[in-house]
Amino acid sequence: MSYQIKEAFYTLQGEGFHTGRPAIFCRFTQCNLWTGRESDRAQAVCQFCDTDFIGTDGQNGGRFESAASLVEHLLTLWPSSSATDPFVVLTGGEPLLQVDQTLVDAFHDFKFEIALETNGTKYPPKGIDWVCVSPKANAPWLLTKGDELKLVFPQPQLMPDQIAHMDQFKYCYLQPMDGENASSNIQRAVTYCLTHPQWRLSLQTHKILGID
Ligand SMILES: C[S@@+](CC[C@H](N)C(=O)[O-])C[C@H]1O[C@@H](n2cnc3c(N)ncnc32)[C@H](O)[C@@H]1O
Ligand SMILES: Nc1nc2[nH]cc(C(=O)O)c2c(=O)[nH]1
Ligand code: SF4
Ligand SMILES: [Mg+2]
Repeated sequence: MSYQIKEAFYTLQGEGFHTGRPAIFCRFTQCNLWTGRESDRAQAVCQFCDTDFIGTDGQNGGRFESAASLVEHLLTLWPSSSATDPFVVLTGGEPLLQVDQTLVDAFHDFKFEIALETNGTKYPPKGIDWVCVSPKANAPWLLTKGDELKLVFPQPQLMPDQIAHMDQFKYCYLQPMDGENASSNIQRAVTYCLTHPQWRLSLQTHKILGID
């Protein structure tokens, strides 16, 4: 199995439970809910995506012929002086189109702690250390348990009061949808969390900071 990576970079996790934690981001190409082409956005199942995941041409991107070669490549992005084991966030695109058991095991062989960002339409291999599910309206939601539920808000066809599986996650976040109504979406999310305290606010802090 080879792996196609759009880009990889070392930054702070900007969202959700691990906000502020240094991490290597590994962005896989391709998604099952959008082609990634702007001309297809209006027809996509997921229409609000903020990410370019086409091709392997981004920083530290490429095609890796083995799990070990990808893991060794990512390890070069972790500070060599670090006393802590490396932390990687697998994202995309939809990482579960490519992440397999061989890759998870290779990360663990190199002492990585693995976090996953997924749309919840596919089941992950065993052993991922932190699973964040961000379900999408009109897409089949199969992965209904995990460490973190991160609902982009508002999605009129998938509002927080319609979510049935909240008790299967350790933490539940509302993440305001970025785009043309970003500031009103933030205000609405704040109000929703204050009136429904089982939900917490996740801001995309890397955008505020102007970092990757
Ligand atoms: C680009 S996605 C990649 C991982 C996976 N495909 C997913 O959707 O969870 C990473 C995270 O960004 C969120 N996201 C994408 N577009 C967004 C937007 N316009 N505003 C807020 N969050 C967004 C997704 O819901 C997901 O939590
Ligand atoms: N800093 C930073 N944090 C993130 N958390 C989730 C991201 C993603 O695109 O999956 C992301 C990202 O692209 N950058
Ligand atoms: S599922 Fe994730 S990667 Fe795919 S289009 Fe939606 S936000 Fe983007
Ligand atoms: Mg992002």
